[in-house]
This record gives sequence, structure tokens and C-alpha cells, in this order.
Amino acid sequence: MAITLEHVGLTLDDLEILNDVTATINAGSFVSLIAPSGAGKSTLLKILTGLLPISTGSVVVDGQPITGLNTTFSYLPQEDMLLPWLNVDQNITLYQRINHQAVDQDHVTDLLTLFGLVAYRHFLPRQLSGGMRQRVALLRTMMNPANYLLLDEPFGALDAMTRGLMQDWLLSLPTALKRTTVLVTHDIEEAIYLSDRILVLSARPAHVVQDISLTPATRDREWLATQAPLKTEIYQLLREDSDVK
Ligand SMILES: Nc1ncnc2c1ncn2[C@@H]1O[C@H](COP(=O)(O)OP(=O)(O)OP(=O)(O)O)[C@@H](O)[C@H]1O
Repeated sequence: MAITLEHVGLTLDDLEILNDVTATINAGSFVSLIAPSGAGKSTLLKILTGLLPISTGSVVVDGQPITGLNTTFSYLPQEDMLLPWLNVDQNITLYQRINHQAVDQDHVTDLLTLFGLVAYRHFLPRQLSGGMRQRVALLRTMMNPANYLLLDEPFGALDAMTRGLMQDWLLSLPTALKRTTVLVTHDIEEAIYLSDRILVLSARPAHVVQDISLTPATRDREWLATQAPLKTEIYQLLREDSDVK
């Protein structure tokens, strides 16, 4: 069970965005993609969801080639995409409502409690803080039963403190809720803190320049503080490849 990208290339409107991206993401892992701005990280997630077709190479998930829109992935795009006229309850069960599936209200209440949202279940998105909105968007993504989660900068718009709390909270989720996750982030520390693996991509046209495995015995902020040399190493890699120096 894995996502296998082999020699993936993509050119859109004469612009070469990806060039020879090769990587295997094993089921059960949490992988971050980090790259200079505009390198093609979001594009790579859109390829997995089938929103964009590839120009060359192949993308295979659990033995099946990805050739178009598919239900293998649950995708949280950069914008939270909450529907402003639906309350928290209605937003998080959107997938089930669209698919005319029954909703187990007790399960929903348990999840809302876990996500710190149970007191806000009847609130509209505009009545929520940025951190709450992101938790609603994340919960809705996780309510989709797909095996793989694709998260594009889920904490990007949050202040540093809220972002840190969200990272701690994400790590504390019960193992049963965790799924194979591909996270796009600009934040090197976030990638180190949350991931089993970090794929560092080059500037556009993007390819993998470094594949870093992280297997700490305990993943906490004390351990993270010892990772300053790795943070510097990744920063140097991105800087060497960035247009802005
Ligand atoms: N549909 C499209 N048609 C043409 N060019 C596109 C399209 N989508 C993205 N691009 C271009 O592809 C490049 C990569 O975009 P993408 O959003 O994937 O980068 P990113 O690494 O996620 O960027 P950022 O770090 O700024 O979020 C950009 O130069 C963008 O202009």
C-alpha cells in the first residue's frame, strides 16, 4: 500500500512545473513536502486528486494508476472551503449529506469533542476564530473515509501561537484517527515536528532534492529543539534553490 510517483513531469501553458518527481509514500506515514515558494507543491497535490493530469511519468496508488478524479484522497485545499451558510455540524457532514449516507450523531459528537468544537456545533463559519475554522475544515476532511489525506498549508493563515497549539493537538489525536498524510507546508519546523519523512523539492521545475526520515523515540517540543541543525540544513537547501537570496 503506497503512493508511487515515477518520473512525474507536468507542463502547463508552456511552463514546466514538475520535472522528474520520483517518490514513494508508504501507507501509514506522515510525509511533508517542503519547497521554495511557487515550486509546484500544491500542483503535486492536485495531480494526486486527479484535478490536474500529468504530462509524463506515472502516479500509482495501492497498485491503481491515477488517471483522473478519484476517491482515494481526501483533500484540504489552502482555502478552508467551508460553506458560509452551513453551521459546523452541517459543514463537517457535507460528504455524507452529498452521498446520502446516514450520519452517526454519537460519533459526530465524539469527534467534535476531540476537535474542541462541540460547544460551537451550531455556529456558522463567520462566528468562529481562525483556529476553529481550520479544525472544522480538517474534521470535514477527516470525515471523508478516503485512505489518504492531502493537507495544503492547513495552518498557514494562523498566528504562531495558535499554529503551535494546532500542531500539538494534531500529534495528540488518537492513532485510530490518523491516516496516511501528505502535508504541504512552508514551515520547516512544522515539517520536522509532524513528519516521519520530509521530501524537499527544488524550485520550479520541481524534483526531489532530499528525502529525510525522522524516527524520534519521543516526538515533543524538547526533541524539536534539538533539531536546529536539521532546520538549518533544510533552510540552506531551500535558499540555494530560491530565486530570492
Ligand atoms: N492551472 C495552472 N495553469 C498554469 N500554471 C499554473 C497552474 N497552476 C499553477 N501554475 C503555476 O505553477 C507553479 C507552481 O504553483 P503551485 O501553486 O503548485 O506552487 P506552490 O509550491 O504550491 O506555491 P506556494 O509555495 O507559493 O504556495 C506556479 O508558477 C503557478 O503559477
